[in-house]
Amino acid sequence: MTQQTLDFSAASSEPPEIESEPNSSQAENPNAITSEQWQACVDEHWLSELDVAMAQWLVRHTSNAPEVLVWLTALLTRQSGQGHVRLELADLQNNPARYGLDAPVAAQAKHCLSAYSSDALQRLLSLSNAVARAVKSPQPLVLDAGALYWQRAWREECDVAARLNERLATQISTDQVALEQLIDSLFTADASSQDQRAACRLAAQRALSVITGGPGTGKTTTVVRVLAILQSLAERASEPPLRIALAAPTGKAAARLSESIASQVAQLPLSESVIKHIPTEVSTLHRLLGVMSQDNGQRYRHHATNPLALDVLVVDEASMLDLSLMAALMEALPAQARIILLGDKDQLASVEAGAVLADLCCAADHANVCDVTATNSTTAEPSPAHVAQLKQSFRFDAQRGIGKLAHAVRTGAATIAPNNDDYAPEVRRIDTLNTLFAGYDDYWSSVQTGESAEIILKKFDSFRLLCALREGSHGVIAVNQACERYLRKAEKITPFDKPSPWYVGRPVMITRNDYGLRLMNGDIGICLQSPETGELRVAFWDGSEQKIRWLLPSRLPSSETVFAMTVHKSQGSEFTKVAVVLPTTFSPVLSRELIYTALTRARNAVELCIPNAQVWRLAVAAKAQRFSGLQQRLLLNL
Ligand SMILES: Nc1ncnc2c1ncn2[C@@H]1O[C@H](COP(=O)(O)OP(=O)(O)OP(=O)(O)O)[C@@H](O)[C@H]1O
Repeated sequence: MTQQTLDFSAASSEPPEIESEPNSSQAENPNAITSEQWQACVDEHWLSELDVAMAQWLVRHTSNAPEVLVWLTALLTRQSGQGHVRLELADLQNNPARYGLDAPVAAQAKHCLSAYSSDALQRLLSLSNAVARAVKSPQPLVLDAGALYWQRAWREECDVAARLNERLATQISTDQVALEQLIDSLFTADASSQDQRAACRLAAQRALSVITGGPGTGKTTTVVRVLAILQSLAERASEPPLRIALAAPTGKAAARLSESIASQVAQLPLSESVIKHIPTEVSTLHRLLGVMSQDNGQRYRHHATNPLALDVLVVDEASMLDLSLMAALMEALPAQARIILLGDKDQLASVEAGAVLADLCCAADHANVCDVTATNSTTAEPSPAHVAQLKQSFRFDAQRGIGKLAHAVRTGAATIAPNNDDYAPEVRRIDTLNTLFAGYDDYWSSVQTGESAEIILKKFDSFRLLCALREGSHGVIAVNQACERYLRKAEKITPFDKPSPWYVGRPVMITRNDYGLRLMNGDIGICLQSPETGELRVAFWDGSEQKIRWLLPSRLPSSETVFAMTVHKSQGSEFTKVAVVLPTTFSPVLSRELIYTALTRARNAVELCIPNAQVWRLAVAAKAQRFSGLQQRLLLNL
């Protein structure tokens, strides 16, 4: 077999073209799926071109691949594209609709699959020379615990689980008296900080800990104190200062943490010598790992044989950690280094496959090991071994407005579309898109009065339109176009150069990493007249240099207008006000996690555009599910 050269992750590569020529396997196999059938699956939006191409690739590289394996390969690729790590065969057979198998174009696949019992399917797969049985091998697919994986995803899952399990089993011996003294000196004595104190105890004594909580529950407050305690304990023991790194999955999240950590460190009642060893610079995980190239098999400078020189790693916004990135991170982290994950387990998972934070939290919930108690606590419940949950938000009042609605959505209780009385005045319902666009009025007045790029970028962050979907009348593409039409009509947009899409005030989001230009997917810039030449340039805030960078529009890697962005892309960002736009019909992309994430991007106000109340109801009722075996692999050790 020659498939070792291919990237089996299936999620990241450009789709190869669908083949139209029959190949030898198809010629031998009377059940072969024709290129017309494949094309119909793509045309009817059941499968993507990548799903089909991977199935065809398997046929080409496997002698006598049975038809059912070919369909399973397409479905596994489809699952990877939707963020799942594996295809669970029993679920596929019990819930065919979840996999789109009820669509007329999927009839042949459904018929083919229904010919097998779950056991028969597993027996057949284990006989195929393309499928390994839970072992590392060059075969492209792996069958493990009744689920089919791409080999690479399976290896990553096993490696991550093994490395996490090693740390879960590691308690770090700590001077308890000194620990309690330090906690007392860094936290107030009142009840509001009890669960933060418990989280501190946990993180100080564990090689792996998770501090989870909604917005404003004090995750940063707590972790700053954890780092202060760890450095103080090292100083008291006359040990060298710990080498600590702070990182986040996106540049935006890294910039936010940098800002809040710097202000918190400055307030700590600690000696200069301890304070100077608490870092305030936060890097992106990709920068920390040192991305070496842009090809799909992303290679990092740091790995098992060139590990990061660290004693402690803090990762913020850990809900955005996908399995592949976590695998790279755990491989590059020295075995004795601690890892502290901060995040909100109720938020959407990463765009790529896997949900590491949710799996870690669910494993802890199931294990229900209670070895951390918050003494004199009125708010904290016993936390499972490696997870500390912060419940009280210091930003939102849980009884009203955004806090009340976010809680209702998170628990699935917001079953009716909110009306003005329930959550007003922070949350308002708006019926027409045009009313929402007024949210950019303040931004446009700064653009029109020619304020500095720095102020304009800040004003742009005070409001954002968040759409659930990209496509459709209420998706990102259409809403951006509608917003531009509205602004043209109001004569706010004045084209600089008629045939060009660039105009003064056009906000753009970078959609592909460009390491040469130091621009990352998700970075936002604004097209303005350069103060020096008067020509159009795109202004980006450079966090490391603390100044504006001006780039020629033609030099940018691919980018798109960003008055509206998807909720997925907004993860890790925060705005003074957001407008959440739902589609007119339900889509499986919608879930309570998506709505919760959208609502909690807002600091002060939310506007909801819900053209169809049924869509809101279905979305809040739907709980996002990611198929992965990580939770079970962790549970084995808890
Ligand atoms: N125990 C406390 N008592 C009073 N105020 C607190 C307490 N803990 C945190 N705060 C305040 O609440 C605000 C939010 O805290 P912090 O930034 O640590 O939360 P977070 O969970 O990291 O928020 P984010 O949603 O930005 O991730 C800050 O202003 C902080 O000073």
